[in-house]
Amino acid sequence: MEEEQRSLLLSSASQFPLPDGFKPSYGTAGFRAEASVLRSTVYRVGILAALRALKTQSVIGLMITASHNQVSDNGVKVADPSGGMLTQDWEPFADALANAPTPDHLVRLITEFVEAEKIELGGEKKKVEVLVGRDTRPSGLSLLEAAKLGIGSIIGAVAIDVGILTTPQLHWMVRASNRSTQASEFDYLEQLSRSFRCLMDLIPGGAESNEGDDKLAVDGANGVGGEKLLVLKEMLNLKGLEIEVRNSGREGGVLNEGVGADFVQKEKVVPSGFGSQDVGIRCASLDGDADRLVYFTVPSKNSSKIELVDGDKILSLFAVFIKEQLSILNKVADGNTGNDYQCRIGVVQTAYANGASTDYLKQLGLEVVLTPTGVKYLHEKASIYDIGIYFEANGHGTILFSEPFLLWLEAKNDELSSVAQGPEQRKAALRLLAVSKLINQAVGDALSGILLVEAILRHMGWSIHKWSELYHDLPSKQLKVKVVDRTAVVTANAETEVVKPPGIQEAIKAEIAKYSKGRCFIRPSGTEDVIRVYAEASTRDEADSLASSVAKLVDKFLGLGSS
Ligand SMILES: CC(=O)N[C@H]1[C@@H](OP(=O)(O)O)O[C@H](CO)[C@@H](O)[C@@H]1O
Ligand SMILES: [Mg+2]
Repeated sequence: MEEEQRSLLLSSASQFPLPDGFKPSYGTAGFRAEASVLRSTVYRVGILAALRALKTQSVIGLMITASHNQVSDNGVKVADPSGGMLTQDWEPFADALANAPTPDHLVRLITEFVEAEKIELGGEKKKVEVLVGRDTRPSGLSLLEAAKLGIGSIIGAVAIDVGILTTPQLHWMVRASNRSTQASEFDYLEQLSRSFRCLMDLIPGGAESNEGDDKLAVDGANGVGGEKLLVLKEMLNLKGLEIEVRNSGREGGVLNEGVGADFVQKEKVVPSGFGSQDVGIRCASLDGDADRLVYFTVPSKNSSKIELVDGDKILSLFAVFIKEQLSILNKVADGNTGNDYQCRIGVVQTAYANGASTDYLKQLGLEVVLTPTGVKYLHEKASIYDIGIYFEANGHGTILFSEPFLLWLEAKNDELSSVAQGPEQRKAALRLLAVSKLINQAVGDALSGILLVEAILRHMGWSIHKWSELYHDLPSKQLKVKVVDRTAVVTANAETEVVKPPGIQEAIKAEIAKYSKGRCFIRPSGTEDVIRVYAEASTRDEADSLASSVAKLVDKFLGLGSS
């Protein structure tokens, strides 16, 4: 390493000492912790992002957010050139950097890594860029400065502050930048509104809604998503769809406190700002950085309970629509060649997917695979298909289209435009092309998700109730247990079984056997210091009781009392 580079790193690193006793780890979705201890981590992730940009000679993203966590937390994650999550190969380096005890250690680590990865430092090449985005957390500004210093301490890299954005907007911008397409926030909003309008224009019989079904009330979690949705709504300027944004953060509510997709999905009660006035209305909830989306309805004036329409159901709605379009496209009409591309569709879920959804998707004839929790795993799996649809039950997901399939679809669309016989097929091709532009193929995105759900419901002529009736969720329950060391739990088979500590899996199995349709698993959270317990059974009481007996087992084997 050149002396100039070395001294730049040493002097900037000395401003960001690692707090005593803090052991950051790049978990399910980057580093997360109480914001006050994160400056050194964010500075070091800045360095990592700059090295990644140099290595790939591409634009990289750095997002400062703690998503659905409380407002006093914050976090940081990196978007790779494709717009997806940081390659998993680099996660151990991220951990090592974040935990380096002194500036000297840090510089030594960087020197070794740069050599091993053959990264050219300080070359004469064009400068590489790291786009830095942040959510609305007050701590974001000071962490932004730390990120900029980290990026700026690698010669040849520059930080571009892209301001307050949703996480998916930043990922989208990184992806677009590297594909040399228009990549500003305005371009993102334009692309979403254009492709949404295109889908609405292709609705058989027009985009008329059922009487009284044109209103959607959205809970913005008092975060960045509500504000952006308000902008998007202005651009859409649609008749027949009235989007009302609540908890946009303008009303003074606290981020993620009693609001947001995580709260709604886990607690299954109305978020604040919603209640008896919403009976019968279609409602949706975003999380704090707007990469998750769930829908819900308020069934009764007298209770705060909601009817949840979760990520599994959003996935099912998307799958039904896409299947329908593909089958229209595959119909061989007189005068044209019919299908000449075997499109492989795959559906990707995690163990948290409701068992009823998995059964439903399989009944549709779809290939369903499970991966461990975390978008990085689902996304990777979905990308092997021509159309890969993935969702976590909590509402994070998207649809990926392969390049060869999109090229075929474009060609098919051109071919069909020149023959008189294929108007329905052409419309199906146009719809699929519009979906591929509306949906954020970099990462799950609540804003584009809302628009796609709304367009499909309108296309099908379905109310939210009709959609919700696709299948009935099995009652489920999630609990968290604090333990001495969550890393003591090691799982296998997409987290459905525990292999360590010994004995606990057998004990869990014995509990499951006591319930009809019982299913239960535990795993260490990658974002919180807890073990999560998930249980499913044929009645609510049974699901609750299975979850609580397994939580007791966790406590017995690993809990604070067992140390
Ligand atoms: C059960 C659950 O909802 N887990 C969430 C949560 O991860 P954990 O590793 O379970 O803490 O946060 C992740 C990031 O947002 C999300 O991908 C994941 O689905
Ligand atoms: Mg999120």
